[in-house]
Amino acid sequence: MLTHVNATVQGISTIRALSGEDFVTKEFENQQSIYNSNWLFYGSSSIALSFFVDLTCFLFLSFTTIFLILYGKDSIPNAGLLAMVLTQVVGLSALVQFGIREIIETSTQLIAVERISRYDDLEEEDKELDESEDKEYYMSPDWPNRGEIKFYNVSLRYDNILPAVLRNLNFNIESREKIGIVGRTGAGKSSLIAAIFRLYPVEGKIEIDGIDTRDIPLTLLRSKIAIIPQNPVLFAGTLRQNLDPFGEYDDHVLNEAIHAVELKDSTNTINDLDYQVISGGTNYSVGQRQLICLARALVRNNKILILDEATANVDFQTDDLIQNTIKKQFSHCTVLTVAHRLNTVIDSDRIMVIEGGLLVEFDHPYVLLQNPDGIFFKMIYQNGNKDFERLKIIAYRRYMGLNDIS
Ligand SMILES: Nc1ncnc2c1ncn2[C@@H]1O[C@H](COP(=O)(O)OP(=O)(O)OP(=O)(O)O)[C@@H](O)[C@H]1O
Repeated sequence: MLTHVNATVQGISTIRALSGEDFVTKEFENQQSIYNSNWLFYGSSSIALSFFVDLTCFLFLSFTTIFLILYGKDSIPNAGLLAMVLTQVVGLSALVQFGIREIIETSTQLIAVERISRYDDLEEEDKELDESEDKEYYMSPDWPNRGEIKFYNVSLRYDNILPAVLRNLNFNIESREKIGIVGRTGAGKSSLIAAIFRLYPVEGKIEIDGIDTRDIPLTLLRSKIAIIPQNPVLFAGTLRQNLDPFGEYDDHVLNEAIHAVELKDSTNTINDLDYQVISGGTNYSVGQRQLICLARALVRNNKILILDEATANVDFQTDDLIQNTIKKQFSHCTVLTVAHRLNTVIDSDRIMVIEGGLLVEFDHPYVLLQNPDGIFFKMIYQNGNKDFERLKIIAYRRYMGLNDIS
């Protein structure tokens, strides 16, 4: 119920815009009913427990009193001592109740400890996936400085009982190439990204700048590749902490990165390094959060940048801004862009079409558009003839090495 109230407050403008007040109120009543029934049950149980304890204590007190009246004369020598015994027994009721309540409270709180210990028992990812242990790896400290990616017979399955979602992928991505990755929903585009980051065990070999990613510790591998996801998450703290969580860079480096990605608004406050970011980054728009991720990648000087449907949630203007920033600031990097909007990737150096976990097409977009039976051709053509002609011209100009047209 509390989550519902929170979500309602955050989304109040959407609810009003869609006249969803009745629906939300009804949902609130349902949640409140569940919430209250739990509290009622909790209250009733407490009262029942108190009654039961009181009853037990009353029976014990009655029994003790009767016993002392009948047999206490011989064992207890004076009336003062007798009175003290009775007073202690009367006080016992409150003490027993307090004791039982404390036991219940402790066992409730222990649930939190149990949760922590459950996390503690989880198998560490490093042990399961980090095959680099005990392996020697020889690489320069600035690895990867070229950003070449090679896949050799790469397959990926999420579970041993499930079929592979990537099947025998073989391809080379050259240094500084801009690759667009397209395919239908569920084709395996995000799985390909997961394979590069080694989020799951991968069969086959993935090399980055000639080094097998299995030979590199996971944390090192992941720190060398920048990714901009669809919904970037920022942490509560200052903008500085979000750009440089480990305090490794000078302010001028951070400011340069912010300037390069053109993070600004009309008030010019959101690009201040001391600007306070709310948990999740909700005081930035999605596009601005993505620009912050780009700035982070610039600060770290990553040679490989991956955009996983990064611009799917932003308007065309922000999409353009992000694409232009990437073109300007990441021209020396290898950029892989997973996109549903085909005009986002039409001016890539090559387009990779994934279908059912297989690499079915991989060439310059203009070349792919020459094949009317090709999947890429059909994907673009189904958006309409006008769009097709426009995208074909952009692909052609890129193919001929001419400047971009807007
Ligand atoms: N964590 C997971 N566990 C099991 N199967 C998964 C998991 N993630 C994805 N899959 C399966 O892998 C296949 C490929 O999914 P993937 O997310 O790579 O597709 P995609 O091309 O990125 O799709 P979309 O365009 O919708 O994001 C799908 O059939 C999906 O059901």
